[in-house]
Amino acid sequence: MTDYTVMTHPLIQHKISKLRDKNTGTAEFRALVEEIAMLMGYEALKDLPTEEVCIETPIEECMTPVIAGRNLAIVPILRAGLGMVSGLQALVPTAKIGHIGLYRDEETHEPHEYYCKLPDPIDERLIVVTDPMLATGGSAVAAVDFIKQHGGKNIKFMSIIAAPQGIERLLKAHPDIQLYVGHVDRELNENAYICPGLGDAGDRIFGTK
Ligand SMILES: O=P(O)(O)OC[C@H]1O[C@H](OP(=O)(O)OP(=O)(O)O)[C@H](O)[C@@H]1O
Ligand SMILES: O=c1cc[nH]c(=O)[nH]1
Ligand SMILES: [Mg+2]
Repeated sequence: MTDYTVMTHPLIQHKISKLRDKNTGTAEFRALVEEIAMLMGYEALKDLPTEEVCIETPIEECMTPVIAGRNLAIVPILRAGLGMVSGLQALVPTAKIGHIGLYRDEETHEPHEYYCKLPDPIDERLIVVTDPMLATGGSAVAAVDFIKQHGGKNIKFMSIIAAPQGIERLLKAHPDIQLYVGHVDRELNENAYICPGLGDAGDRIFGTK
């Protein structure tokens, strides 16, 4: 399997443990997802391109690096991936945001697309796809397929909890992407939910169950 990065930082692991707790309510859950996305983003964006600009300090002029934020596209997989956007936007406020709407069929567990809008042009941008859960990997593969069909090339995928099957399926289909996960869990159950996981991320972020 191609390489991927597990975020072992204790701050991230601590927040993931709180996410798992079934007694964590919607407001806290949403705040934790945002904070984890920001912490993961700090690491995942460490190779963001910079450009030198001239700034006048109170002392003198100097050339100094700034991020070309408009070259970054954050692309959440709806719904749950939306919860990670604000954390990344706090890091790079000028990033463009795309959306890919997918839901998993409850019986087949296969993804169904219902919405897609990517920032144009997509081919020159660094693209960070967000989805807190990487389970069978079907949704992640479909999202990256779609982005590539539209010309996206430089793609990172950020997921808070991943199952081994999902990682394998995604990296087999798209060995060229960079994958960042907060934790690799044990397995999927018969309903393709991650164990121990955190339940349905979308429902917990938006309070729909
Ligand atoms: O790896 P997979 O097996 O494809 O499963 C992961 C997908 O399932 C969840 O979305 P869901 O279908 O529940 O939609 P939602 O975000 O609207 O709740 C999750 O947010 C991922 O997108
Ligand atoms: O465990 C899982 C699997 C897919 N989607 C979720 O929200 N949770
Ligand atoms: Mg869901």
